[in-house]
Amino acid sequence: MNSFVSATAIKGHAPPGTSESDEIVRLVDVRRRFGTNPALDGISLTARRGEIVGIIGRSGAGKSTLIRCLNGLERADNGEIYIEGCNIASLSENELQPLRRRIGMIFQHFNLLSAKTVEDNVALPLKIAGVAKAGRLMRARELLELVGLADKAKAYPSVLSGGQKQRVGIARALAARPALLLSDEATSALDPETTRSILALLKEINRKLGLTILLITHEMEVVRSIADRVAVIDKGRIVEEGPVWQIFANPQTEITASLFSTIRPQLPEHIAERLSQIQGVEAILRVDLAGPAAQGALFAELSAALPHSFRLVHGGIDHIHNQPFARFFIAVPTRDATLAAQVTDFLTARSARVEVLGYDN
Ligand SMILES: Nc1ncnc2c1ncn2[C@@H]1O[C@H](COP(=O)(O)OP(=O)(O)OP(=O)(O)O)[C@@H](O)[C@H]1O
Repeated sequence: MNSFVSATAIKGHAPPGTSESDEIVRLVDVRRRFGTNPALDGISLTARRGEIVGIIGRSGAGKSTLIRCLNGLERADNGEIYIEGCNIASLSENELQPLRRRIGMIFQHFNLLSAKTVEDNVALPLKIAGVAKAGRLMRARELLELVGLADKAKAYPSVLSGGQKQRVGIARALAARPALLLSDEATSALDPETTRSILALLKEINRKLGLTILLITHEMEVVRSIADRVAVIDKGRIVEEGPVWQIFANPQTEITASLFSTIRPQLPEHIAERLSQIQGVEAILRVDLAGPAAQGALFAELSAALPHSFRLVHGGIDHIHNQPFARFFIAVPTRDATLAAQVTDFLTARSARVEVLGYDN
């Protein structure tokens, strides 16, 4: 029995009706106020074993406050925070210490100790936990192998690239075999290619170790690449939550649609600038499709049903969790006043979402 489970047994705080083995994180109505500002305004959320959950929101939405409440650095004013079935909100600072080892953290700026070698950085959580030197160095080597940095064990952080530093950060976060990995904007300081390699590593670790990961980010690309589920946070509340592809296919709030817009094709600027709301030669339509319709022969069928009714302007097909999504911009001639309505009817009857953005001359 590890120290965390024994603390759970002492406290007996497992929430009713939940399976400790399955639910790694459970937040119930978590609130935190700074003066009159409700930074967290009733957050309820769960993450199951082996899940990657993205928590996304704009600056000031409450993400950092949530992370600090999760790792016990900040006290919630109200609510329950269960980690592996134990309500950490009710624990004293002393009781929290062993539980913090159940949570590994990675940070935007890596937070490595520059005076220590890579292997000593990785082994540090084990040193703090009182693990003997031989054991902690063996574990550090094992983890450096896992993150692809076995040859850098004796190097100092200053000679590493940003991506390599984050790999060391990941190895260190895993040292004490946590049940949960909290990623706080871990790729925000990295270039796109390095970001992809770090996300791939997190996914690999998630698969290999069955590790639960909470990804706090303002970047939709991060959520899109590796999260199973996403919770969109705004003004301290979760405004939408569900499987990433479902939220992507049908965003219910303006904030979600706006966050997702960063990973969807947009009308090229030089065309967008020309658009007018006054009738022109062509109407420009945005067509969104999800699921099988996104891969079907929709435009071929449209062409057959209504010849010369449109031309493709921009767009493409993308996939999230094997679910196809398509967004196209099409231009429909306005010489026949009813054509745009016919094209719209044809597409909406086949589950597309269509919006007339304006007119182009
Ligand atoms: N220690 C504090 N004292 C007073 N107000 C705070 C404190 N920490 C956070 N806040 C406020 O709480 C709200 C949520 O802040 P938080 O840092 O959690 O947001 P965030 O989503 O992490 O933003 P960012 O992405 O910019 O880091 C903001 O209005 C912020 O000003």
